[in-house]
Amino acid sequence: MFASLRTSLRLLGQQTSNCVLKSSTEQNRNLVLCARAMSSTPNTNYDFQSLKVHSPAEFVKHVEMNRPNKMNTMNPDVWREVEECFDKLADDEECRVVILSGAGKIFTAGLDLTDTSLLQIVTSDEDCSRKAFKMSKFITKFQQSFTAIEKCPKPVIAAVHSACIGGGIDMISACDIRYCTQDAWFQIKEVDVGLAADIGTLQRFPKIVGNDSLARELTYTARKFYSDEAKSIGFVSRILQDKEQMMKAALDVATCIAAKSPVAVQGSKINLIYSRDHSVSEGLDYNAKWNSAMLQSDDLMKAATAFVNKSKPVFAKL
Ligand SMILES: CC/C=C\C=C\CC(=O)SCCNC(=O)CCNC(=O)[C@H](O)C(C)(C)COP(=O)(O)OP(=O)(O)OC[C@H]1O[C@@H](n2cnc3c(N)ncnc32)[C@H](O)[C@@H]1OP(=O)(O)O
Repeated sequence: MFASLRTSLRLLGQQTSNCVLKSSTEQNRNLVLCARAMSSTPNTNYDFQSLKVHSPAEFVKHVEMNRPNKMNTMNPDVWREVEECFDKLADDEECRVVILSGAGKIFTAGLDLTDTSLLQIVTSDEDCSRKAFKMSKFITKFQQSFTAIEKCPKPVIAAVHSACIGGGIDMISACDIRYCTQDAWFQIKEVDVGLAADIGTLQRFPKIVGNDSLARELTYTARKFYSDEAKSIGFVSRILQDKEQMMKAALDVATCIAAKSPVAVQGSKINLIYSRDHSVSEGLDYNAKWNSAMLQSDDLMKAATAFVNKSKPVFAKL
């Protein structure tokens, strides 16, 4: 099998020197360079009030919710910064994978119940339809925050310790991979504060756990569920003994992903999300169109050559 792969690569190499492939890959590279030059330089200043962004390894970014004295609760400033941060990460060629965690005692207590911005709209003197318009805009803005996590083509690994409540479930449901500590617990708490969850839990959580009955039970009762149950229903994929071990495990998997072809990894995320939201035949069609361009990437040749040569491929920034 390896011999035939070597032969194929040699043939491809010959074609390359005959300028058949070379011209198309060069054209693609030029198009990418041209598009980059035309777009504004990505803003990679990660200076936020409620988030800390670290760079623990090459191509790995770590976003840490950083309101430990407020239990990493979420207010309009947090939502705005999360959206801005993930939009920047999406454009940052130094980032291929993201770890998301919370500083302090717990991952997050969800909505900041002391924040009055919602209340101000509800209690204003305007008529109900005007209030509803404002409220709809307000909620949509919050939704965009976690949708930015999903839209970021770089895989996002949520690392959850202790409590993950309400908006925390919305947030990590938009992530790609979820790890937690043995002491972690989760709660779709919204019904207990008199609202139907509206920032993505009802849309994403049931699809992750693939158990409609349980998703409804957890939503209607606001019952806490603990790490073992979260793993048994597929909400998290690994349980680590403590936060230190979890962060190490998250960094290990992040480093592994960061060494792969960014074209392949990011294309996989985009196609997985598309396929989640479409029929199998629509997903296959989208995948074929996607790869008809992306299979022309240099990364394919580099990965195959490295496999044959038993070497480690190094991929260009994306
Ligand atoms: C448009 C709508 C968009 C989004 C909607 C999202 C919906 C949700 O997120 S619903 C969930 C809301 N969150 C909660 O209901 C959590 C409530 N808190 C708790 O259950 C507990 O406090 C705890 C997080 C489990 C921690 O318990 P414990 O360790 O025993 O500490 P406490 O003494 O209870 O709390 C310490 C301190 O933190 C304050 N606090 C806790 N949670 C919140 C919160 N969500 N918002 C604001 N403040 C919170 C608590 O009041 C204490 O403050 P002190 O000043 O020290 O009294």
